[in-house]
Amino acid sequence: MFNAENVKLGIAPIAWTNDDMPELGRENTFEQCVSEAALAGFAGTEVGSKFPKDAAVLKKALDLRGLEIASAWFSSFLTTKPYEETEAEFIRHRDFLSAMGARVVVVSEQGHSIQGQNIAVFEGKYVLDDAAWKLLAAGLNKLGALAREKGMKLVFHHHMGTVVQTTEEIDKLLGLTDENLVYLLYDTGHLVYSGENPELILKKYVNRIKHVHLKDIRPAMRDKVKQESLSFLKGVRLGAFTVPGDGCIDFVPLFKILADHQYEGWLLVEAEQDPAKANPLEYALKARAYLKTQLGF
Ligand SMILES: O=C1C[C@@H](O)[C@H](O)[C@@H](O)C1=O
Ligand SMILES: [Co+2]
Repeated sequence: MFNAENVKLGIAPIAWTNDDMPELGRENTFEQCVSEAALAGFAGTEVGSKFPKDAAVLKKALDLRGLEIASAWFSSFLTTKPYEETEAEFIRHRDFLSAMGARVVVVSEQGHSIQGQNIAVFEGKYVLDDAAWKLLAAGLNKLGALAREKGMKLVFHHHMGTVVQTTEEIDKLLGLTDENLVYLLYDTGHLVYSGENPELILKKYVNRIKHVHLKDIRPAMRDKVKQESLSFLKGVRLGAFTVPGDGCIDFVPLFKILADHQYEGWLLVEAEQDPAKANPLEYALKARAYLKTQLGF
């Protein structure tokens, strides 16, 4: 199985407060989030909107709890805004993550994204034309080179409701970008939600996958979103996502493929759902117990 020396287990702050929908978990503090992540037995997390913006202050709070920063989400607008705007923001974001010791930068193209809008997430998704694909790929290669300057890797997040959601779009993106500059974040929940085959994508791109979000799906809720043409955020409120082991995804073959290819890096639990319905500590403990049974650590 995995070499526990090179694989770290983390949990994202989105279970405590949802940055896409801040009313979900508004009452939960940064201190509660990181204390409970540590209490549940995780080694790290990703930066959330409630985290201190000062690297030294954040590092002190994390050191108290034995936590590291794995990465943080960055929204690029390479298909809708001038490259220079995204680049300036990316450099600031990269430098903060570098100061926090992160090795990967999570990037999602938010140009034309409907993930945060009250639009049917399946029917309303935007599809890029060839010119926009070239713009996206060229921009990501440049950002990937900026990440490499700091010894970091850009990991692209395929995501429901964005221009890179489906297998075809993941194939196109990875085919158009430099494999030594643009890597893949593998998010199990988004693939299954979209109706993709997670095992097929993992087998195809395992050597380009440098960061993993472990997210499970409640199929009845996912199907309700599709049948009733609901938005992504409505799906979150309904509980389409849950922690690994609590939904329909079979993680056993996925962990085997990652381990067989000597995956090194973070396996980060990330399951946005309503904290009022799914207590963050309870679900963090549930996820950690599941990973312990599956991974042995
Ligand atoms: O990695 C992620 C970050 C969240 O903001 C996003 O909405 C979620 O679905 C996700 O996978
Ligand atoms: Co994710």
